[in-house]
Amino acid sequence: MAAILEVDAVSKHYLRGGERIVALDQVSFRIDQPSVTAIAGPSGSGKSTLLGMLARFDRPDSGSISVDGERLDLIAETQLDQYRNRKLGFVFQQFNLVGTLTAQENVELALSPQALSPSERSRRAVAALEMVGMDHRLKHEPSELSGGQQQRVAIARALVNRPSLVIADEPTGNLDGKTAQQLLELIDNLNRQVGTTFVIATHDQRVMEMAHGVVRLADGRQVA
Ligand SMILES: Nc1ncnc2c1ncn2[C@@H]1O[C@H](COP(=O)(O)OP(=O)(O)OP(=O)(O)O)[C@@H](O)[C@H]1O
Repeated sequence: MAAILEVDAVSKHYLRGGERIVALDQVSFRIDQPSVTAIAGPSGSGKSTLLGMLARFDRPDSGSISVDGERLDLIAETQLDQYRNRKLGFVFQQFNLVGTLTAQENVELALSPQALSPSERSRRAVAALEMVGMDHRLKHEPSELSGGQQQRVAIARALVNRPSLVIADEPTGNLDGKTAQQLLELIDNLNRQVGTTFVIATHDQRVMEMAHGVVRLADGRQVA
């Protein structure tokens, strides 16, 4: 089976005030589709650096990353928005919804690069919100939703373009234990039923337990 994500000997360092910080050191792994993979490790271990590279917000110093067989370093700057829109969905710890838009409008925003009729746009957004059990709150703004509900809307937004890969950075970080558990059940269902592949950076033991694979980092290095 072809890997949806291949990370091969990726290294990255930062320079800060003359100090050389190794954020990632020869990290390699591959992920098949559909699966859930946790990127685990203490604060500062390199998780966000790795996710940033998957989104091509940043580039490795050495090594390579391929998504769906496509080498990220070979994607032209002018094609990056298209790459992110076509291949990736993003879920953040802080939800990152637009406060002045309704749940449905937030999801529709992710469809805006595509030339769709307003009715098709609406149909797809409502279908994505249905998948996460939020179709009863279409017209609510984020401030009118609970944290768990906001994260569900964020997941609908990440899924609406049917991406190859959903990248989540501490998605349970702002949720209480019970709500976090419900969110993980949702991720598990979406993985099984829709076939979505998730890569989740996390400190949360429950995420590591439900994941099919765990990539553990410490000081930028992979640990067993
Ligand atoms: N832009 C930057 N400039 C300099 N150093 C950086 C930069 N970004 C990250 N670092 C350093 O690289 C290392 C890895 O950071 P990273 O944010 O990837 O860790 P993390 O595992 O995501 O941490 P957390 O769980 O706290 O989010 C840390 O030592 C951090 O201080």
